Amino acid sequence: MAETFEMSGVSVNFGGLVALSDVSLSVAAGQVLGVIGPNGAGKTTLFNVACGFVRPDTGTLTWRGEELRKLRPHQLAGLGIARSLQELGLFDRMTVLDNVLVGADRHATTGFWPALLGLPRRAKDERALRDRAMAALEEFDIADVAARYPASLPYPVRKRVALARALVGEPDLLLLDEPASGLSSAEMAEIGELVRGLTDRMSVMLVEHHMDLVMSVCDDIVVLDFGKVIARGAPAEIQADPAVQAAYLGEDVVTGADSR
Ligand SMILES: Nc1ncnc2c1ncn2[C@@H]1O[C@H](COP(=O)(O)OP(=O)(O)OP(=O)(O)O)[C@@H](O)[C@H]1O
Repeated sequence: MAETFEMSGVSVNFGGLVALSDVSLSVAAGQVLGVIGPNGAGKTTLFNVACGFVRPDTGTLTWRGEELRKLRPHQLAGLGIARSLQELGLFDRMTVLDNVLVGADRHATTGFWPALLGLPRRAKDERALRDRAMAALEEFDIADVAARYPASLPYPVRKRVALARALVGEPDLLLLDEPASGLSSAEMAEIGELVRGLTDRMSVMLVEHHMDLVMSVCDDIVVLDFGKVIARGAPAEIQADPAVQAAYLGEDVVTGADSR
């Protein structure tokens, strides 16, 4: 597993506003890279660039040594990249299991659209996919809600469903946008453990507000401020970095205890 995801010299302008300026970072195999920064620093824009939602004005994205030109969100799964968004994007009229099955389709011979339209797949495919989807639900301790509909479940459980859906396609890179938002400290710690447990199988890029989570889960952290990288390093280095402390001056640093 030697894959690396890299952004190099990425800049994004919205009209006259510079949202990202010459940002470079890389996620090594089996690593959790955190991206933090005060409000408006450019975290969401960076995540959107990594997902292909926003096309950078300059700079390149590279995955497994190949440049991703004109990346589009629907290409991610085929590349072995999964994403989990802050808005969970679960289908309310599908059961939890079916929601997760949608994510499993990277490995199906039939494909995403036929599955979504309810067209038949080969029985063997269907069984293997269901097994994998159930295994993902079990890994996240939510197998008991497989037959329920997302809208009937508490938010933290729906978050787990969204994560299970992202993971069931067995990605090599997982892009996570604010996985801790809306969670209590205890739930956040659990998500942190789940994310840590993924590193034997994949790399993770975590864009997150909550310092506690980032500090406890990430191997390496990139700090953005006004669209620029102002620091990068291990959690202890970042915590001790005067430039980071200055960037957060006057900000309410979000910790687990503050959430909810
Ligand atoms: N679609 C857009 N059009 C215009 N400006 C935008 C757009 N998206 C983001 N911005 C601006 O770009 C800058 C970076 O925003 P971004 O949402 O990426 O920061 P962030 O670090 O995610 O902030 P927060 O922590 O508050 O969510 C901000 O000044 C924001 O107002």
